[in-house]
Amino acid sequence: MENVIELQHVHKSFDGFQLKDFSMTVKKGFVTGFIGGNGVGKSTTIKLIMNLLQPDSGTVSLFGLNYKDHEKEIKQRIGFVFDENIFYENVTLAEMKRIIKPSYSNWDDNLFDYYVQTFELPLTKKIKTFSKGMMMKASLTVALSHQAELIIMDEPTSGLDPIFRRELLDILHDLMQDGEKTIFFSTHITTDLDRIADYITFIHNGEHIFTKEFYRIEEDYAIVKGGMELLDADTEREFIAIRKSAHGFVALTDRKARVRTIFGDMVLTEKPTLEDIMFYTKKGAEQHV
Ligand SMILES: Nc1ncnc2c1ncn2[C@@H]1O[C@H](COP(=O)(O)OP(=O)(O)OP(=O)(O)O)[C@@H](O)[C@H]1O
Repeated sequence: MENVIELQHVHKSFDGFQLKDFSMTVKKGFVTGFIGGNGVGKSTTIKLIMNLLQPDSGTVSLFGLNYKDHEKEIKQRIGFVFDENIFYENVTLAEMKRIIKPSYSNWDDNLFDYYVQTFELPLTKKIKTFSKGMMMKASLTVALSHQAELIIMDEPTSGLDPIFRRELLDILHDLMQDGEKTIFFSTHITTDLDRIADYITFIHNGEHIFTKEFYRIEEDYAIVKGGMELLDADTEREFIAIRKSAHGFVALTDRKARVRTIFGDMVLTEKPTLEDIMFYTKKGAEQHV
């Protein structure tokens, strides 16, 4: 399967934050959701993928090409979508099109008109008057009009109302039908991923925790509930993190088979949500420092 994005052993340091030996791939033709808590490095990773930041070491390649030799070609093939205004504020969308169009060899006016109509965007209103949702749609319209093969979005659904969020996810779902496009987007809202994500990439504290097919996550992890008498220094090692209370413990494991062998029917196991996995992974990292 072709990788559209490939990061290999990427390091990037800021004062107080490090992206550490970060390797990941994004597969062509799928939607990959990029999840992690606040300040764990999602935007930094996206900026590295967009060449808005350069790694201290390691490599970033898109479509199998590096930015050093192929920046122009790569940029033609990517659409970067986000809700902040990346356009000139004092122009209309029609004027914006005239400014942007010459930069893209694949620009298609028919597609632009189609999405302006579909998204009900005003062509003659100044962009500075656009709402967050309209800005997102305008940004997506530009990406689709230059026939971007890879659409990268940083928190596209944050700050959007539930109806528009759902509409946006439907639009993205429709875009994926020809199998040629790839979407990579970061989000805090894990329930959005249920609707469209094929793969999930999870980052925590600047480290790549996993990239997995969505359905595999439920298979690989389990929430385990049981009485406190079952825990000791040995059994606790089977868990990523444990929440203890007077009534018993709740824990996350990625060693389902071992937990079954050790505890048998003495514990209850449940399928975890993505939020469970994020919560317990953060807790586990804190418990093990
Ligand atoms: N240019 C920069 N200079 C210094 N520190 C930076 C810079 N950019 C990001 N950081 C720091 O790197 C860390 C990771 O930031 P990043 O924006 O990548 O996180 P994030 O996962 O996108 O967070 P959020 O979900 O809250 O937006 C933060 O501690 C941030 O303060």
